[in-house]
Amino acid sequence: MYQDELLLIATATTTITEKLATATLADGSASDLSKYDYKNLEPYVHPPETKEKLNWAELVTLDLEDYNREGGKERLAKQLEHAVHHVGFFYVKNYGLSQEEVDHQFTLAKNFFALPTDEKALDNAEIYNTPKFTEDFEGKYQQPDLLKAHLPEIEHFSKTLHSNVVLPLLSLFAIILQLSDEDYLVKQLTYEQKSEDYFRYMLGGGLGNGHTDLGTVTFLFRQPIAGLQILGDDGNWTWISAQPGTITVNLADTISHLTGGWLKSSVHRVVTPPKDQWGYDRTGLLYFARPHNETVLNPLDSPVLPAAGVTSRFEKPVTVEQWVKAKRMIQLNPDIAAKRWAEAGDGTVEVLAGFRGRKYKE
Ligand SMILES: O=C(O)CCC(=O)C(=O)O
Ligand SMILES: [Fe+2]
Repeated sequence: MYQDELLLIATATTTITEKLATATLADGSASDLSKYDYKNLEPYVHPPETKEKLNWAELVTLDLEDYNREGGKERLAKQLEHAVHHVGFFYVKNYGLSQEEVDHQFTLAKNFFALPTDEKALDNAEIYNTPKFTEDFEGKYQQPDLLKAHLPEIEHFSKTLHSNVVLPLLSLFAIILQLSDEDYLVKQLTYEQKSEDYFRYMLGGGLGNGHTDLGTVTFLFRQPIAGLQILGDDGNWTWISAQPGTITVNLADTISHLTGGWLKSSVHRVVTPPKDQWGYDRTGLLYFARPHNETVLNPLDSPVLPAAGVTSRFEKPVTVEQWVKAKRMIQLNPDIAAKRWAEAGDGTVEVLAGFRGRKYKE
C-alpha cells in the first residue's frame, strides 16, 4: 500500500526523489532506508478524548470543498467574517489530504521523538521544524534517516497545506477586507520566495504561557489530548476540542499587523491535560505560515480599516524579518524580557518600533 503511494509521489516530483537519493548516497550509513517503511514503524494511535466536562470553545468550521464551487468563496468569507475579527480561531475540513496521509505524519512524529537524542538534533527537547522545500533552505538542514526515508511525502504534505489551505484562506481574508486585488495577500506568501514557514512535529505542550503566534496563520492537526485554550474577548479561557477530520487554524501577528489589529491574532496557551489523559503522549502536528521576509507590515489599503478607525501599529515601516527577529529575541531570552517588563511596570513590553506586547499570566 505505502510502496504504491511513494511511487505515485515520486513520479510527480522526480527532482525531489533525486535529491533524496543523493543525500542517501552521500551519507553512506543510510543504505537501507526501507527499515523506515511504515510497516516497520510503531503506528500513531489517536488517544481517546477526555470524558471530563470542559468549557469548550465554539468555533466555526469552514468546508474548503466549497471554495471552488460557484459562489463558494463568498459563502466561506461570510462564514469567516466574525471569527477572524472577534475570535481568531476556527476549524477547516476537506483540505485535500487523506486521514491516512495525516496519520502517517503523526507516525513519523511519534517515531522521531523515540529516536536517540544524537539522531534527533532538536531545536529544543520537544520541537522539530522542517522549513520550506525551496532553494533557500536546501542542504542547510540535517535530517535523521527516518525522515530522509519519507522526504518526498513530507514535501508533498507541506506544499499541499500551503496551496490548499494557506492561499485560499488569504483570498478569503482579502474578500472580507474588500481589497481590490483578491490575490494581494496570496502574493505576499508565494511558496517559492523566502519566508520562514515551518512544518512542525511537537511533543508535549509547546509554549505553555499565554501568547500569540508571530506569523500569518498557524495550523494544528486534530489534537485529541486537551490542553490548548484560547482567551476570549470576555477574559475567559475556553478549551479547543478535537473535531474529527479538521485542522484548527489561528490567525497570527503579521496578518493582524497588516490590518492594524482588525484581524485578531488570538491569545492562546497550553495547560495540563485533564487527568484521564495523563497516561498518553501529546504528539503535535503543526504548520506555521509567514509572509515573505521583506513584506512591510503597514495597514492594507482596505475600506474596512479606516471605517473601523484602524491605524498602523508601528512608528516606522517594519518588515516581517525585523518583526520575527524582535519577537523571537523576547521569546528566547526570558531574562531580558523579564527585565524589560519590570521596567515598563504596566504588564507590557516594547517589541519593536513602538508596538507593545502584553505578558499573559498562566
Ligand atoms: O500544541 C498546541 O496545542 C498549540 C501549541 C502552540 O500554541 C504553539 O506552538 O504556538
Ligand atoms: Fe501558539
